[in-house]
Amino acid sequence: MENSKQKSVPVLPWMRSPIDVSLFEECPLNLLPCLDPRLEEALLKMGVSSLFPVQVAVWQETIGPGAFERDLCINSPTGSGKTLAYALPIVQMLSARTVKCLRALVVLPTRDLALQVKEVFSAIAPAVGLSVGLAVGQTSIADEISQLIKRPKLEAGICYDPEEIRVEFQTNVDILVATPGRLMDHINTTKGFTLEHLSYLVVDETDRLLREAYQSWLPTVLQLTCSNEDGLFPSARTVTPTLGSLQTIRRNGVERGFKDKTYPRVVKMILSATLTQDPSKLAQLDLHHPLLLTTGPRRYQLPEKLKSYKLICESKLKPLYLVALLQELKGEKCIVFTSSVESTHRLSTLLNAFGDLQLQIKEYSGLQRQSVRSKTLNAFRNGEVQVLVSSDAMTRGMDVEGVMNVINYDMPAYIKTYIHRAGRTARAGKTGCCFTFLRKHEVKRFKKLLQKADNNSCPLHCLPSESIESLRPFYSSALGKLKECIESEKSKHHRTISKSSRAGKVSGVNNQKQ
Ligand SMILES: Nc1ncnc2c1ncn2[C@@H]1O[C@H](COP(=O)(O)OP(=O)(O)OP(=O)(O)O)[C@@H](O)[C@H]1O
Repeated sequence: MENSKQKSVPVLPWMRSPIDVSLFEECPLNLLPCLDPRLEEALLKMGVSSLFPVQVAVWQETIGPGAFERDLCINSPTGSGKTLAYALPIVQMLSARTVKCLRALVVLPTRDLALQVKEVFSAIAPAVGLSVGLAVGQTSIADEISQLIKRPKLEAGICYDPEEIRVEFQTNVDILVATPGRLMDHINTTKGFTLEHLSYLVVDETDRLLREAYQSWLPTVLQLTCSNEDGLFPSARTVTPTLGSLQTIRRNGVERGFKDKTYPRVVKMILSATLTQDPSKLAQLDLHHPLLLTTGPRRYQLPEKLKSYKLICESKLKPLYLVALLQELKGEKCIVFTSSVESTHRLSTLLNAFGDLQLQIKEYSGLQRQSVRSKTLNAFRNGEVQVLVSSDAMTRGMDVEGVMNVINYDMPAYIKTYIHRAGRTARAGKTGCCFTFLRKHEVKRFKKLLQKADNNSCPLHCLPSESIESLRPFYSSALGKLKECIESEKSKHHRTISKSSRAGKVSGVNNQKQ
């Protein structure tokens, strides 16, 4: 039944006639029409010599005649190169700009993802004189402001009459990559930060971003980029320019197809490997004449070279099987996904208590501080850590080179979760494996889940019983160590809580005395 539901036709008419990205071929850079030679050079430096199919399809819709006439909705598998698919045309289009101001905004759900996307823009934008900013709360807001906003230099020694000079704050970046929270901080409090001149809005990992309101960031952005004319007569406008004499006047369209739409409009690009088809969610984006680009006839698609396997074992034996599997994988980069931050912590503690596995195993979850997470991620990227035990914080978008295997220690409840987890491997046309641990009663449900992504092949992966048996003695001692460790963490936690509540009482008493 779920399968037939899957094949059902999307409610929105424009979603029923998409451009099929699978019909496009990779295109060498020298054959790509209109590509700025400076960008070609920058791409070659990045190791990109041809564009992937989704990038060619988007290029075709965005460069040349009819460029960006429609908003683009891109549903393309994990690792297929969606970031460059939007970054390249935006940078090429902005390369002709003469005045620096914020023209492209890219919103992502997490700081790590935003950093990753900023890297892609930073690799190509400077080649055509564009600068890229980041607003994610990685540094203090003051530092971020100094990077994003340029204050005019006043000459030393000259006495300026404060009544006379109008301090013009200017945006110092052409492209901004942001998380919604920090974006809202700048919108609400940063002097000179304006979306007035915005031409491109990218909402990456759209379905994830639409799930959470984050201080109404989306309505706010749309509001700030809609018509700013007071009425039918533009001369009646009283908008104060924030960029010297440069003004962007947005009017309400009156022509057919543009009625009540702002012109010049902000072009929107929304992307995901699991793009929502829910009309009410998509309506929030106020898309203009949207065009869907999708890969193949299926709504969900796994990477072409991904191999899926299942391992069946009882719950209590899972750690043993996992260790045996990790040993079999001989230090290849792996991400082990669990269903919660608590089990991520427990599992990584248990694995580290297993004696010398000749593997560096680290935890990566939303329970940790950002600085700890970033350090772990760097160590994983550069190969110092081979196994990352992760909660779903890692599932979306993260691109770590050389991840050969993904292990679902807990079966994902939804196909979207499977897609995003499995998609950390087999990226950019490379091979990769996804192993899923199942209990017997989960096998049928898992099969149905995979069918939603048109995957009917998930063979059983068997581990030699000798390797399981040889690990048993280490397992019981590791369980003992885990118990000790969890208890010591609990008592440490209690001590911290009672210390801070005592401190609270003392300061309360002091306050009363005062
Ligand atoms: N044209 C290209 N040639 C070579 N490598 C590329 C090209 N385009 C992208 N890549 C590489 O492919 C990998 C995946 O790209 P990207 O992260 O953009 O995928 P994605 O489709 O956004 O995946 P996800 O849905 O998981 O976010 C990256 O390592 C990127 O550097």
